[in-house]
Amino acid sequence: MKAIFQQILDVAPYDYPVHLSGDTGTGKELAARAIHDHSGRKKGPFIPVNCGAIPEHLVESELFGHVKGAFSGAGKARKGRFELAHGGTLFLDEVTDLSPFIQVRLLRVLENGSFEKVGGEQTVCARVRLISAANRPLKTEMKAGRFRQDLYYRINVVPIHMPPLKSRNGDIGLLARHFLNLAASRYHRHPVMFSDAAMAVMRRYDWPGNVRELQNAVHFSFVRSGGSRIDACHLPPEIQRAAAVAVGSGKLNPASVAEAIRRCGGNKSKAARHLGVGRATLYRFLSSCAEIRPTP
Ligand SMILES: Nc1ncnc2c1ncn2[C@@H]1O[C@H](COP(=O)(O)OP(=O)(O)OP(=O)(O)O)[C@@H](O)[C@H]1O
Repeated sequence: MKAIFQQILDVAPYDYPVHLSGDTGTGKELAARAIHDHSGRKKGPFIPVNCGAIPEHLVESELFGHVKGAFSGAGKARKGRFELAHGGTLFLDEVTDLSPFIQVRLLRVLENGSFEKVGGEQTVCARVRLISAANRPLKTEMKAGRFRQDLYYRINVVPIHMPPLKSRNGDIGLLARHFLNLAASRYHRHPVMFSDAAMAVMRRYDWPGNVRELQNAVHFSFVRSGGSRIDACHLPPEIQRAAAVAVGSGKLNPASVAEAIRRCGGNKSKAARHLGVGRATLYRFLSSCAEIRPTP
């Protein structure tokens, strides 16, 4: 996370277009907002647009606005997102979902800084910093002919890749604790902790939904634990199941593990040695058998 944040700080003061790539939930929108907040435009608007969520026939007027009577239903003139972002930052999320027609219009705006509203003849100027993002790799889309090459080079001036959460294992604990602290302070609870077993399970899990999924899992566990210490059994069942499948060594059973931990005075590293397994294996086992509560 620190490496990404440094890239954000480096690029923020310049007006160059930034393209954020990365899977869903990796924090692309958060990064776009951080770039805006650290830029000279921070007092201006930050306008996010999810290009994939707007019905195709409305994208043009959504981005560029329309004049009164431009099409049926256009009862009054409306500003588009480009105009609304004047003096600030326009964040085009899922930019690869834009149709070829809109790609051409976008290219023209980026070249001239001006455009016409749908149905209008007057040229509108908008001084906007563009940040775009996409889950699908832009280059692949360009090579497949779905994304214009000239537009690719226009928007991909400074690329920043947001890696999947599972590839930055150290961030899992930091983020989980961060979300838990936020939840505890929001609901006026004492600071809450994760047990070692819960943490071990979270570190083993793949997080296909990335940071968003982790955030949801923390909220779920916070609710299930009643705001007290979060153990593996409080984590969402699919995460516990994934960890249990991963253990699968067959060497351990709850009774022998509880006994070993008791004999080792609660020291799990010693208990793991005692059982002849690695510490990580023991933690994985504990996470899948959260009911083990060895008596001292
Ligand atoms: N480093 C981080 N610190 C705190 N919260 C984070 C971090 N990264 C992501 N999040 C949180 O995770 C959630 C998902 O982030 P975001 O919406 O920015 O992802 P995204 O990559 O834009 O997702 P999508 O591609 O699905 O739109 C948000 O609630 C965001 O606040």
